[in-house]
Amino acid sequence: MLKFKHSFRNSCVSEGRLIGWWAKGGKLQSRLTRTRKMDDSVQPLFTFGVIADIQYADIEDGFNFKHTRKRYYRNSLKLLRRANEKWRKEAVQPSFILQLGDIIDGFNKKYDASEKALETVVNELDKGEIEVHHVWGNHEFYNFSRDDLMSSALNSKTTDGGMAEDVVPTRESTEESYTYHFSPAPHFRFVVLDAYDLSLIGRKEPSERYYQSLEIMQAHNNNDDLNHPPVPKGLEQRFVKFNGGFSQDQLDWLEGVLTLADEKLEKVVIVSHLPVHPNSTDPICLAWNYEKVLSMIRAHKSVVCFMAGHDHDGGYYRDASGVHYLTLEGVIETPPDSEAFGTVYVYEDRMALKGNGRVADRILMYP
Ligand SMILES: Nc1ncnc2c1ncn2[C@@H]1O[C@H](COP(=O)(O)OP(=O)(O)O)[C@@H](O)[C@H]1O
Repeated sequence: MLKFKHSFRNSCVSEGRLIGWWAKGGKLQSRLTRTRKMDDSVQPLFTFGVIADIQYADIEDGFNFKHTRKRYYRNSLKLLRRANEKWRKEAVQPSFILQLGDIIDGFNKKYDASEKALETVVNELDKGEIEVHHVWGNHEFYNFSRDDLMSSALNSKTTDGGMAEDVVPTRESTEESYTYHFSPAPHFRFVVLDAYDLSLIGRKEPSERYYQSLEIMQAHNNNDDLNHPPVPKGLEQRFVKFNGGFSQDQLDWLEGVLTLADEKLEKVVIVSHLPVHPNSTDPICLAWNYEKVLSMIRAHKSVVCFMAGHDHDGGYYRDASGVHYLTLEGVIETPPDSEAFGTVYVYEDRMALKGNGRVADRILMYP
């Protein structure tokens, strides 16, 4: 992705604290999250692993589109293996792993190797014998159709998410989206979103959502190559074919889930391949209608964190209400002598992300 750095990226400063941060020359940053010492003396309620943008392919190393970042296609499998080994050796076994999308690279399609590559990474993950929750990214759609994905190992959808007794709005649409929620422990809920529900890669003609996506793109991007951003800078860059958005049906469903979570006094972590906060990512990686999700998060006190992938440089932002927006560094652009994964230790009052390699340690206090 482009390397235009937003001034807030990787900052732990909330909107209200910005001036103070500048005044203190950034010292607040280390005080608040990054280097705050992990307290190992208290047992976490549960833990989970996070990893993003593995983009495995059995091909030689290459580069991103702009030739600014190297991509280690084969080595990404080794980094996944090392992450898995580390998770397996944890004193507290992670309850699950969040795989934030783009598990194999689009190049596999070109070499007719999509199935084989998927089998390779899934077998690697299976060795850990830890439940994996998969998010779908653009590279999933370069390799597979939505129907294929639904019947693949990348469909980790669970049926009722522990809310079976409640009335969560059902979606009438014939165009199914890949969304679900689950509760790994009392008072905690994870929501998996489908950021390519509206998109030109996740939807195909003649579906209604494909035409809706085309309309959105035509309103914002006049380039012949729709992967080419409409503007060189700023938020409008996000209107590219390799991004997507959330359908109204999906947003209505999310509203229902968050309303119930609020009532049950749960803490909710939302995950999606595409980031939704402009200060947590290069704006070219944002979901098309990110504002809709942001305003919904602001309206529901249950949400504590939003996790995404897609921007391989990663990013972090804590908004004025204390919600954490974390974009995880991508494995594919991580040199062989480094790492890019994390383990999150969940406590009553916070989540502690223990990062490895390019992923920083962070204490994520609940709002
Ligand atoms: N500025 C650009 N202009 C045209 N095509 C681009 C541009 N940036 C990316 N692409 C294309 O869009 C697709 C996704 O971009 P890429 O950077 O590879 O995304 P990812 O980080 O998800 O791998 C690729 O096919 C890439 O060649």
